[in-house]
Amino acid sequence: MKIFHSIETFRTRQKTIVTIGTFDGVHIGHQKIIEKLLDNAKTNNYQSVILTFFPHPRMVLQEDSEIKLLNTIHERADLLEQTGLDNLIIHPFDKTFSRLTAEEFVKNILVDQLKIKKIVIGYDHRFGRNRSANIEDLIIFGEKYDFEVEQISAQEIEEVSISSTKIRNALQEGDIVLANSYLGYPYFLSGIVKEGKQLGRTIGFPTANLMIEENYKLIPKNGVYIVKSMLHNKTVYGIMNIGINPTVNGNKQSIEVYYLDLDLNLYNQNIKISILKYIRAEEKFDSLALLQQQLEKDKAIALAFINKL
Ligand SMILES: Cc1cc2nc3c(=O)[nH]c(=O)nc-3n(C[C@H](O)[C@H](O)[C@H](O)COP(=O)(O)O)c2cc1C
Ligand SMILES: Nc1ncnc2c1ncn2[C@@H]1O[C@H](COP(=O)(O)OP(=O)(O)O)[C@@H](O)[C@H]1O
Repeated sequence: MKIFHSIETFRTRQKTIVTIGTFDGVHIGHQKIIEKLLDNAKTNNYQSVILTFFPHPRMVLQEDSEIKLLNTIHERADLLEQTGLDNLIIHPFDKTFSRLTAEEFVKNILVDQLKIKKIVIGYDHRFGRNRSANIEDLIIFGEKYDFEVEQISAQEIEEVSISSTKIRNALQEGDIVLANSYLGYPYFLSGIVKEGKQLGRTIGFPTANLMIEENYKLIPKNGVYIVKSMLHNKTVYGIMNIGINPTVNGNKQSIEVYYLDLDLNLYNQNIKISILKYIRAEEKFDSLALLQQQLEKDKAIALAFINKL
C-alpha cells in the first residue's frame, strides 16, 4: 500500500475507485465497504484509494473537541494496509479544505487530482462546505464529470449497524468483548515501554509501563484486563492494569502489563497490547502484600481463561 500525506502528492497512471471517510477503528462495517472497493477495483482494473483525513474533522472544526479515537493515525494506516488496499491518502484536514464548495471538491480533488472513475459511498454521505451536498448531487456531478457512484444502501449500513461511536462507548464502559466483536479483532493499545517506580519486581510482578504518545487515543475504562502481545515473534499473555495505582498513592493514569511466563527487558521497546477480557475494577489495598495476593488471583483467572482458548 502506498501512503500519501496530502491529496496534492497523490500520483497514479491508472484510473481510480475511491471511498472517503475517517474509518476510525477499521471495524467490520468499514471492512465490508473496503471489500466492496477492492472487488470493484479488481473487476475494473482500477487502483483502489481511500481518502481519509487527519486531524479528524471534529478536532479541527470544534477546537475544544475532546474526541477520542479508536486508532492513532499510524494504527489506522497499519489496519488499512492489512486489507490489501492500494493507496491511502491521509489529507491534513483544515479550515480551508472545509470551505471547498461541493463542486470544487468534486472537480478539483476527485476528478483532477484523484482521476476518479468510481466512488463508493454511504447513502447518507454529505460533503462540501457546510455539508451542503448529498448523494443525489454527487450522482449529477458523476454524469457531468464521467464517474460512477455506487451507494452503500441504508439496509447495508443498518445490517452492519455498527459505528465507531458504539465501540467507543463499549470501551468506556469496559465492555471489551462487545467492542471486539464489532471491531472484528481485539482492541489494542500501542506505545513505548518506560521506566516506573520499579516496585513491581519487588512483589514478583514486574510490569511494563506503556507510554502512549497520542493524547487522542481512547483508553478503555480503568480496571484490570487479560491481554496478549507479540514479543519477539511469540504470543505472550498478560494481565494489564489501567488506573492510578491507589495502593502506592498514585494520581496519574498509568497502563501496566505483567506478562505471564516472561523475563525480558522491555524498556524502550515498542509494544502492542491486544485486550481480550475485563477482569475487575482497580482497588486500593492497605499494603503491597495484599495487592500481591490479588495479583496472584488475577493471574490464576488469566491462566484459566487462556487454557480455554
Ligand atoms: C494486573 C495488575 C493489576 C493491578 N491492580 C491494581 C489495583 O487494583 N490497585 C492498585 O493500586 N494497583 C494495581 N496495580 C498496579 C500496581 O500498583 C503497580 O503495578 C505497582 O505499584 C508497581 O508499579 P511500578 O511498575 O511503577 O513499579 C495493578 C497492576 C497490574 C499489572
Ligand atoms: N514478565 C514481565 N512482564 C513485564 N515486564 C517484565 C517482565 N519481565 C521483565 N520485565 C521487565 O521489567 C520491567 C518492569 O519492572 P518493574 O519492577 O515493574 O519496573 P518499572 O517500575 O520500571 O516498570 C519491564 O519494563 C520489563 O522491562
